[in-house]
Amino acid sequence: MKDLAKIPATVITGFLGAGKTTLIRSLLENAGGRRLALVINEFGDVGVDGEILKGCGVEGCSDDDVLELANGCICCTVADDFLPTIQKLIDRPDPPDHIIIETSGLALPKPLVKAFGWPDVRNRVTVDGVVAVVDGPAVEAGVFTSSLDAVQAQRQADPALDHESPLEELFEEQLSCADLVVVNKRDLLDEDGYRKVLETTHGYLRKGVPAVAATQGHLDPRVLLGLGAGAEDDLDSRPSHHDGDDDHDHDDFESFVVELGECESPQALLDLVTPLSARFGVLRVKGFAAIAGKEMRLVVQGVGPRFQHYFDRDWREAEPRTTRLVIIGETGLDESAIRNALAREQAAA
Ligand SMILES: Nc1nc2c(ncn2[C@@H]2O[C@H](COP(=O)(O)OP(=O)(O)OP(=O)(O)O)[C@@H](O)[C@H]2O)c(=O)[nH]1
Repeated sequence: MKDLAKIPATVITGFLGAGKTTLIRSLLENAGGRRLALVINEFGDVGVDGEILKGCGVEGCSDDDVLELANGCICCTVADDFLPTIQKLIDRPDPPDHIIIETSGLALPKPLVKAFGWPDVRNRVTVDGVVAVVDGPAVEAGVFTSSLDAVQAQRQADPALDHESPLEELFEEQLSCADLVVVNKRDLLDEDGYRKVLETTHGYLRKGVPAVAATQGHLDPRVLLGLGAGAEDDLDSRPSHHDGDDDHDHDDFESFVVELGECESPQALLDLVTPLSARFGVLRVKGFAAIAGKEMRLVVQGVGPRFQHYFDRDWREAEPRTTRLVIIGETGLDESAIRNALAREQAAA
């Protein structure tokens, strides 16, 4: 039951690059006067998501309403970072109407939901819902599941079987905690692909959890907010492979930052970074680039082999005009080979 005395909080989960920040941005644009506070946590040392949301320019959303939690996974720093941040928000003289929490793509949502049961917070905030954003084309391509059919069969046979990959485990953790699933990037799926994604996704959901499709995370806020789940009181129905562990780590993934100085053109930069997923298994690339002769900063976003870029704002005086990209992949990513390849090819261009 929804408790009207408490501030609702929505946890947005979903794997790296699924479209969480994009969805939140769309939500801000359609907030309809609701005062939203955002708590953002991302993996990797370049704070891209917070910058994008701070620069949203949406009326009623000031930079003070966007709180970034330092690098480190939100689900592992609950007591040190997350709870004090929530506490500060609710102690404000003008507390927000709704708190939106974007977890890093590698975070487990359940420990976070559990944190809302802590004494100082539980009387004042409730988890209105856990929204899992799914990268439709990545699911269709089998990124999280070795074979869609095989996984269904395997899960029916024994749901407790170990996962074939850390990606699948995260996918399962995030979906099985969800109150709503958003199958994002619908524009990149045909009917058949969308149906496949729904089938795969449903295999991981709790009973009755709905899935909706979105492009650029665009949904009516009434679909996303006001779910009234009270998830902190309903933990038992949300299975996790880490139930019982107080500790879990992110040894399965790693990230590093590359600096490339100024690049000749957006295309020259894309030529450098687009092959990284096929050559080195890079999962996610994001950051800001300086382009020769351009006053504006280029935002660069890569999910697997798919890249997008746009100029967002002028470089500020104090900012070094340089290109800084965070590179994320599974553990074992060959950092020095990637650095060498980038340096060699940039020099040759
Ligand atoms: N074609 C297409 N691209 C999308 C859509 N939604 C998001 N993207 C793109 O996907 C990339 C990743 O989007 P983000 O919103 O940054 O994803 P995220 O889940 O916040 O990423 P992390 O914080 O790194 O986990 C960006 O280049 C987006 O522009 C969509 O519906 N369709």
